[in-house]
Amino acid sequence: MRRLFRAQRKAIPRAQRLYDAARAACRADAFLLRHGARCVAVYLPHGSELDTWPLIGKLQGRGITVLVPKLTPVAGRMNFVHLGRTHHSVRHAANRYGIAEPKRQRRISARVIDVVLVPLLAVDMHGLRLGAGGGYYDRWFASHAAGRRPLRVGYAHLEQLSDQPLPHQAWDIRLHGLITPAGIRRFRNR
Ligand SMILES: Nc1nc2c(c(=O)[nH]1)N(C=O)[C@@H](CNc1ccc(C(=O)N[C@@H](CCC(=O)O)C(=O)O)cc1)CN2
Ligand SMILES: Nc1ncnc2c1ncn2[C@@H]1O[C@H](COP(=O)(O)OP(=O)(O)OP(=O)(O)O)[C@@H](O)[C@H]1O
Repeated sequence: MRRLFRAQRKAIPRAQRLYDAARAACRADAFLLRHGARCVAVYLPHGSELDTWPLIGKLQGRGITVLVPKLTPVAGRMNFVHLGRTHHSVRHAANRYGIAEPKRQRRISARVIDVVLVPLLAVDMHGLRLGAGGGYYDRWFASHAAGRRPLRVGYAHLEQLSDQPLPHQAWDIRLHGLITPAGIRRFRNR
């Protein structure tokens, strides 16, 4: 199942990826502005994920604090740390998956994070998500999420929205919404 969704995401042509990243950045920026978000966790793109750099530029330009995941030595665990004002001001190194992360940054308390933009392979209409498979986001939300804070919003190409319900596990944490280049979708509560 992961392989199928990964192949589907990988098949998106390069020109569309650039266009999608720019359009999704506008959607997300408008949403975050409306939401009054001051501190936002994003991811640094890996493989064929929707590129977050256009959005990061917009947010930093507005003075929003931008955080990114950093794996901890504990298996399956991550924290969020400051990305840095420009990507030159903070040293980065690739983690075990080849994803860039700031080298020496302190973890940020979950309480100050307004919105977490979540990477995903696929998501269904209930907000159930298929991720990279490490369980990092599920674990982080299980220990840090309380109600609607921080808000959990998927960030993905429209092609990643599955019209079939995805299989889900007891530990899966549902997303509150999804931002794609096509717009913003809010998932209903069960
Ligand atoms: N950009 C980005 N950053 C992220 C995530 C993500 O999904 N995207 N994560 C979200 O959790 C965390 C890292 N988790 C990851 C888990 C697995 C793989 C991955 O590529 N796995 C390989 C198989 C590795 C294995 O042998 O287990 C693969 O699926 O091909 C990547 C990231 C934190 N940072
Ligand atoms: N809250 C949790 N507590 C304990 N184990 C968990 C928890 N969440 C996930 N796991 C474990 O993590 C593994 C991967 O979970 P899953 O396949 O749902 O990851 P994912 O959501 O696709 O990945 P990611 O969040 O890294 O993108 C599972 O085998 C599961 O046992």
